[in-house]
Amino acid sequence: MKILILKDIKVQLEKQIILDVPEFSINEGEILGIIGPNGAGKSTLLKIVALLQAPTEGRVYYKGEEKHANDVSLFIRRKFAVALQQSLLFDTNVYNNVALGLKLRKAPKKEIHERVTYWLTKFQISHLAKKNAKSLSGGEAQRVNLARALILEPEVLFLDEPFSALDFPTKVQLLKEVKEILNETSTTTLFVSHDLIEINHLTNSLAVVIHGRVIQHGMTKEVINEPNVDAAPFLLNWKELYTI
Ligand SMILES: Nc1ncnc2c1ncn2[C@@H]1O[C@H](COP(=O)(O)OP(=O)(O)OP(=O)(O)O)[C@@H](O)[C@H]1O
Repeated sequence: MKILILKDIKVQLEKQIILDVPEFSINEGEILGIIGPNGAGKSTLLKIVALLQAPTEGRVYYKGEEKHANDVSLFIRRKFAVALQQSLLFDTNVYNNVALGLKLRKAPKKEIHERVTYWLTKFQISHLAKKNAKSLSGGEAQRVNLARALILEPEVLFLDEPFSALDFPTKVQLLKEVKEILNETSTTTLFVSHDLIEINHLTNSLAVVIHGRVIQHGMTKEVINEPNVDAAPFLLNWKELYTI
């Protein structure tokens, strides 16, 4: 089943069309990657699908019903979780940052404690529980950011370059763990990255965005191995590096 559908989306900023997507969808349980060069429109596409930004034109459907970013019920908001590259962690300790979403949902204290403990352990940040989130390294902050999103057990998870500040061994380990978690929980995921290694590891399907358009969308392996003429220059550059 298609959980999210975009129709005739256009995003215009100061007379420039930065996103032009006639048709786009995500299936339930799918882990969909979005790749493309800087400024291509990847984050904008994520924000439109996550109902965080209203398009200039077009419609977004969640489970068959049209939804508007400016008027989304708390019920729907709570089905989504977002982890962005520059995580806006709150000026309190790591434990409270991870617990916040559950507190807002008025979960029982005992449950909050159990779940926070579980996710801090999962992301190997238990030792940072009492540390102020503002004093974390980039990699530590990204772990907190991911824990904070996953603890909500969202129906749809939106990730915008959440691994970018991690050193390579940490990235590989975290990618493996996140993949395992997403597969275990069958969480529908939209994952923006310009790193083909991350995309190849985590996703089942892949959309290539260049100049605000989705120029190829298919199974990840197929898109990587058989890029169309528009996607090829971008993907082949990557593959060249890959094989060094
Ligand atoms: N608030 C804004 N004001 C002006 N221009 C914007 C704004 N947000 C995005 N843009 C422009 O829209 C285009 C798409 O931006 P977007 O952040 O979606 O690209 P991206 O593919 O995610 O880029 P990156 O890989 O660099 O993060 C860019 O040209 C960007 O400069």
